[in-house]
Amino acid sequence: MIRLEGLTKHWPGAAKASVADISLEVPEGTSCALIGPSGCGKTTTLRMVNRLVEPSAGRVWIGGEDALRQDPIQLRRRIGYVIQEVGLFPHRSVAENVATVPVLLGWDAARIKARVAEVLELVGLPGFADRRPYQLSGGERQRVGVARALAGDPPVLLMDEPFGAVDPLRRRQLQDEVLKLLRELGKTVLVVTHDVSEAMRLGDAVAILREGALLQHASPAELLAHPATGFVADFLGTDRALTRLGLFLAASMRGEAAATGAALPPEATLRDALSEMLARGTRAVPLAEGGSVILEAVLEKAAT
Ligand SMILES: Nc1ncnc2c1ncn2[C@@H]1O[C@H](COP(=O)(O)OP(=O)(O)OP(=O)(O)O)[C@@H](O)[C@H]1O
Repeated sequence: MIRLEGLTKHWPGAAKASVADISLEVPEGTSCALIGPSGCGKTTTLRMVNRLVEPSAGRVWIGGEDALRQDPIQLRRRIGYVIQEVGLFPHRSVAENVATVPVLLGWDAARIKARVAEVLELVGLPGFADRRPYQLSGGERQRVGVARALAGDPPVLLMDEPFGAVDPLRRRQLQDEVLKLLRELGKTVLVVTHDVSEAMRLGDAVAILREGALLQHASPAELLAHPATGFVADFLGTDRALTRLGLFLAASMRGEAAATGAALPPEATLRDALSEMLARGTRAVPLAEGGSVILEAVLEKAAT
């Protein structure tokens, strides 16, 4: 669990606070995405959680402990941190990079070796231990960043634009894989992104910031259906109804109407179903596991 209470950062000399009185809770084993326009205070908020930035006021609780009363170095060893540029040590192997926190925690060599192999396997990079960062693609580097953050088995992960450097084609797959992994491991995650659809995919809850203030904190479906202010509605985009359809599996509206053509895969969303109907010029598409989805069902879900 991560809880922020009245968290505030007023940089010296600045006319106003960059983060102003933010309170929110990320329950154990869930994720929250922070979004908002450039400069609204997302990264500053995130970095106050692991105390790379010292708050001017307010409290941070991690699993019931007051983070501001702990030694910052010790604190950071128990919080995984993934950033866009990854920040891998260029002269060290993948294994040495991943082992950073376990080494700091004083684990013995055999335990470190086993743990490195385990987390590289988890992120889909078995056999990469001896490579150097320059021998990896952007997506692979990002996976190593996630492996490194997970190596010490921290209960909490902070991620700042974790997929920013990955090309759009590979991005969704990587998001889905990492999210699935973090859910399975029961991690509590606070993730910063400026991409609305990424926030909706990664966050069990989404918090929208503007000029340091928290405007709305709600589930993706609630936020897209009921934006609290005109600013939030604009920020989410005029296609927010479409974005919202992307949150529901096509199979959730399964019916028995006749439909022909290629079947949608099990992971297809209602947005994908609508897209296929438009592309095929049909009012129904078949589902891989039987049955079909019709246009009326998609519209019905959009109206809820
Ligand atoms: N070290 C610093 N010293 C002074 N001001 C800072 C410092 N770091 C950030 N700021 C200011 O705090 C405000 C919030 O910055 P922050 O990086 O948290 O925004 P952000 O929402 O993450 O932006 P972006 O999406 O562009 O990364 C900005 O006005 C920024 O100029």
